[in-house]
Amino acid sequence: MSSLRNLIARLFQCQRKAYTVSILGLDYSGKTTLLYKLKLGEVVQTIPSIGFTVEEVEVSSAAGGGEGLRMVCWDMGAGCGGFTHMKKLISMCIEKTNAIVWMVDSSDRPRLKESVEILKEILGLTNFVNGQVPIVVLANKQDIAGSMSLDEIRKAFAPPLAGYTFNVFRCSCLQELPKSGVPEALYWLRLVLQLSPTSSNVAKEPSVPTSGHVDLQNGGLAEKLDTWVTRASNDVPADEYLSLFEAVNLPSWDHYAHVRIAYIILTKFGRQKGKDLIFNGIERYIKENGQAGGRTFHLTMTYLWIQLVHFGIQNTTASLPSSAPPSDKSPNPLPPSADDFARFLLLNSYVVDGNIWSNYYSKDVIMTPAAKAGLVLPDKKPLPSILSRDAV
Ligand SMILES: Nc1nc2c(ncn2[C@@H]2O[C@H](COP(=O)(O)OP(=O)(O)OP(=O)(O)O)[C@@H](O)[C@H]2O)c(=O)[nH]1
Ligand SMILES: [Mg+2]
Repeated sequence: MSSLRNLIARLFQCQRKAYTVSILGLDYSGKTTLLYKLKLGEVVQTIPSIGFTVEEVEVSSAAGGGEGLRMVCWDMGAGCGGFTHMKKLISMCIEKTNAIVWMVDSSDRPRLKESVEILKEILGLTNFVNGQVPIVVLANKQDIAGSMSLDEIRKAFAPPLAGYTFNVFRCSCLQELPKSGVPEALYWLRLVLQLSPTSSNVAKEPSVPTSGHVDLQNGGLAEKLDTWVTRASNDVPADEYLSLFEAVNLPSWDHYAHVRIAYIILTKFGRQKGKDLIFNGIERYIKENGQAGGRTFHLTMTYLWIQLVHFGIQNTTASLPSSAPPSDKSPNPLPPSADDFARFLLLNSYVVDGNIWSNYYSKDVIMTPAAKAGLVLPDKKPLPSILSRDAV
């Protein structure tokens, strides 16, 4: 096995300077389709892969002069024998990877548990220190009716990925690349890789668009996330921000401020006490502050954001079920601190979307005096929650 390990190390060393991204997942989840979508920009007819396919892909940022992402992608198929014989080999191959893309067939609910288990086992066989390797879970085949929601997939993966920087993205490899969800996922990955301590190992050469070119800036949310992460990294510390909020004196009163305040209060005081502090604090802020620009307090909207931010915090800290024996590889991580806001954003990038309420409520329900004055339940779908861990 050691000569194989050397061979793998040599192969990785021989690659041009680039991030190495391993595309993994159960058979039929769409790994090879993704790889060739990135490489050629089109859907290719695939057959079940046996062994590995390696392709170099350029993902560049067209707008805003941002830096691109050059990736050497390893598509690792488990072949006809399934993962039983491949797990050890795959875990060795990914020892030097910079990131993992884990493909999930969102239309295959019966195999979700298997997908979670296999990822957990593969990670357990690696030497990764928790959090060292970012993981993108691509909820693929979202075009198929009745596919699992992102919330369902996020909940399933949160426990085994506790301590890892991971995020779940919607994806449909059959769509045109800009609409496939892949650019948003890779945009997030690029941000995380650039922030990670290992990123200095990768030479940053100017990217050259190729046939596999992807516009990372596609979709305003990716740009927004970039702006928010930069703002959060340069912002005043949590305690100072909270004092400014209490003094009704924040530099600006916008969606970012609402989310950051909710995050700071929920991480500092927990949900039970925190939700009252947020309700009362925001209501007072709006009454006393000129920046509110005629806006009035909206109870249902505030509740929705408390729920979404709390869900994000829970996902970030999700630990092993109490029945599971503690493992050296996945020690229960500490909950995020009030000052971990930039990391929280990277893990829960959906919070930058100020219109996310429309996934849960129709306009006719949320834009009513009743929803403003009191709590009205969503009419489209329930709000996400990790019930077993919810305090309320
Ligand atoms: N509807 C739908 N089908 C998809 C999507 N992505 C891939 N497929 C189809 O799913 C099937 C399996 O895709 P592959 O890319 O071969 O899957 P794989 O993960 O490489 O499978 P193995 O090589 O067996 O491990 C193919 O028929 C693809 O066309 C998608 O987003 N939507
Ligand atoms: Mg394949």
